[in-house]
Amino acid sequence: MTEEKKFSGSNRPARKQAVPERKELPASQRRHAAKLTDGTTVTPNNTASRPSKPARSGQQGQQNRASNQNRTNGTATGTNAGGNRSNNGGQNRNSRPGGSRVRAAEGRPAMRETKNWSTKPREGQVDYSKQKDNSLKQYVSENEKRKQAVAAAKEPQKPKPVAKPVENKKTEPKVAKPTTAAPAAGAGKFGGALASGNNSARNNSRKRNTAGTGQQTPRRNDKPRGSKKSRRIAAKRGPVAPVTERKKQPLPEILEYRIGMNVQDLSKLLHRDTAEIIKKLFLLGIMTNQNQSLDTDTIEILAADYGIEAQVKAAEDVADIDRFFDDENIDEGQLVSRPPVVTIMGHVDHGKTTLLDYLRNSHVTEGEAGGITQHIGAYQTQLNGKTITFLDTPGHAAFTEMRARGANVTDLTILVVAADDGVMPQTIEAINHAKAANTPIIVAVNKIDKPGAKPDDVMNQLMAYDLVPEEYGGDTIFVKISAKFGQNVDELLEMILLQAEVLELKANPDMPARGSVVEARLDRGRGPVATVLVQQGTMRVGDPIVVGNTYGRVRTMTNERGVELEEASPATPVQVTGLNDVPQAGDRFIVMADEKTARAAGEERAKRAQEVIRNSGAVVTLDTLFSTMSEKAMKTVPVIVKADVQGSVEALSGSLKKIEVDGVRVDIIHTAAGAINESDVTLASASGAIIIGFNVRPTPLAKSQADSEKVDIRFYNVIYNAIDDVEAAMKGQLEPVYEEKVIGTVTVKELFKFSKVGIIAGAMVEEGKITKEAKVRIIRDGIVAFDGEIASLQRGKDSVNEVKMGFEFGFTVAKYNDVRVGDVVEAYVMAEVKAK
Ligand SMILES: Nc1nc2c(ncn2[C@@H]2O[C@H](COP(=O)(O)OP(=O)(O)OP(=O)(O)O)[C@@H](O)[C@H]2O)c(=O)[nH]1
Repeated sequence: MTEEKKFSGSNRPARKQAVPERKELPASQRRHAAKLTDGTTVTPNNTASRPSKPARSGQQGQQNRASNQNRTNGTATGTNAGGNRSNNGGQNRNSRPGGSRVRAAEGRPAMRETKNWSTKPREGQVDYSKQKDNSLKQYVSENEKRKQAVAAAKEPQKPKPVAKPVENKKTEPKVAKPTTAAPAAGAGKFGGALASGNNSARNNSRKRNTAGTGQQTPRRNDKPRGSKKSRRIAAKRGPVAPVTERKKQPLPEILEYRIGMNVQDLSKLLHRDTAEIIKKLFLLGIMTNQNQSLDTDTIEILAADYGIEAQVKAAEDVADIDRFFDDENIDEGQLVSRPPVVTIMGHVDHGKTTLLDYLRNSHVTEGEAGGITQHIGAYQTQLNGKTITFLDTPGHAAFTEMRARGANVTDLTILVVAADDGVMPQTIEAINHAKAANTPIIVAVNKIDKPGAKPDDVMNQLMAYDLVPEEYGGDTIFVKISAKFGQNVDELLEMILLQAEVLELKANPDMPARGSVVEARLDRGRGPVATVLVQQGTMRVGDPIVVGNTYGRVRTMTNERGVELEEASPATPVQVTGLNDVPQAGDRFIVMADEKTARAAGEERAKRAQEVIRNSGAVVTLDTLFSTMSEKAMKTVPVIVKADVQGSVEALSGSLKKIEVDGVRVDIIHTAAGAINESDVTLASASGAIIIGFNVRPTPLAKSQADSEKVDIRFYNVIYNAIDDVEAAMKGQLEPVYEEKVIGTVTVKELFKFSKVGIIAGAMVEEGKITKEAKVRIIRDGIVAFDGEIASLQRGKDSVNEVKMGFEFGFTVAKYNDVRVGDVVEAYVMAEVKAK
């Protein structure tokens, strides 16, 4: 009877099964061999490498059968020699009196006999019980061969063929199989780690006995180190390349650093290892790591130690694109003449659109005459080979709106006045807007073809507004035209070109383009579309640009006739696509070196624009007039006067003009009788003016515009009160009131507990700054958890008065000990403002 037993854990009989390698036969086999020499015949048909049931001779079978019968009969046969398969010298280990035998008789399976495996021949072993008496000799030689086979199998490159055992032919493949006889190092669940020498004896024996031979492979001390796998990898890798020594570069003459740099940053500037710098600082008594921001003193001490000079490098504000518009950025040697940019303004129905249409359709660029004109907000006309750029945004409101955003793109203003209607309120507004923008005016007296036209009256009226015709001794150009019929329009264009020559309009086409947005919209198919006017440089398709608070890459450029352009030179208006968002009219644009910088600048500008909206209040008001005057060194205070009647307008304007405080005077930029309208608010917003309304109120639209643009409108019904307030504001004598001003935002990163001082919050200034005098509002999950004062502010161990953006610091809050990690702390001060 055979039974397969499953073993696990401690009952695994692996060690018992493994027959240790010996120089001589085990005692039992020696005894068995001795017995065989006494004449026991062995049937040489031991065919299976590990027979499930060894074949027995007839005598043995009989003996076993007799033995079994004895057991079932419950007879204890103490001397049952030969009845036992093991033939262990006549002694039956299982033949104990009573006990097990009795239980077997009661129906329990006779396991003990078949479980007598300890001396059963194993797979690959020779069953000596079936061999002749020369088996001992054979055993020894066979064992020798087996060893050789195992040794040969261990040779990884060339497994040598193993000599076959003399008799046991069917056992030889198992013995000689290199894969089973010698398990490859590195194989198995633990990647060969168990065979590395640190594992237990049990694991070793199991590892080395997987061929089922019952024979352990010999331990060899000359075995190569490491697993087979690791040796193979090492062999593949080849010799390790020698480490190239770092070239030692000379120190810079001047260390140009930025505040807040760390050791790593400095190591790049100094061409020295971070370890060297850290060590140097350590020897100077400054403990730091490579990522810690260093203060100015530390950097300067370090530079001095290296024997070089240290200079703070001004941080470049990538978002500040306005600086590129400064004249100093333009190379004067590269300047060439450029076309003038003209805006047409005037009173309603005086003929602005008619003039623009006439110009657009009559004086177009050669070769484009057949094209379909599109409204893109600007276009160019030609006269005698010279180009004039017209901004197709009639109306002073649009003009001033652009100016309010910083785009002073207009070189010349054409003031259209209908000869049959004369000077009207919006004519005056237009004059004031043009004057505020400091652009020269050419007057086009229109509709001279009309029967009731009185162009000379118009000239006389305009003299009251400082527009004196040349024939009257002034310097203002007047052209009498008929826009409807094109009469004298060429003369008007000639005058424009003449005036442009006087103005010496020049630009550098050999630089990255910059300019302003004329108009912009969102097109369903093409995304954001903007008409931009190139003011300097040349813009090309593919250029990365920052436009207002957005950015992008110029995908296409078209002119007003839909012609695709590859490049646009100064004073050329083009419609561009490829922006990420819709900019606003008047926004400035600039071509950047790469898209990454453009993106960074655009995103930063958008962020700042949000902040400006949040903290808006930068517009001049009577409250902030005094501080604005001192900040900006203002020489004039711009004011717009609106009153119920013209007499009040003049009385109030006259009185305000007389106020003078420390060399600063009131500048009345616009006056009119009537309600305060949107145009007034737009002009005030663009010019930073205050509107004074005497017995008037704003229109609802003007009021909401004033609210959104934070334009200060003051209402009076007593002239003297208005004069007193303006004077007091200019002197800074308005009663002070206090308003909260957020100066910085901080995030709590860590808490440090100290027995003496309690909890110190470790934090980082995310925006602005925090000062010791500031008040703090602790915001947790959007809710104000505490509002109080700073008790201590420190950087490292030093107490400080102020910590700026990007720096870490510690702080405690007076009368509050529950600051938590993740809390947002708003630092604010109560700033003084003047009373209204
Ligand atoms: N007879 C004559 N009529 C003209 C002339 N110019 C314009 N008009 C007419 O005046 C009217 C108003 O002209 P627009 O060009 O619309 O005037 P506008 O200044 O653009 O008016 P708004 O867009 O409302 O501000 C139209 O009917 C024109 O045909 C001209 O030179 N002669």
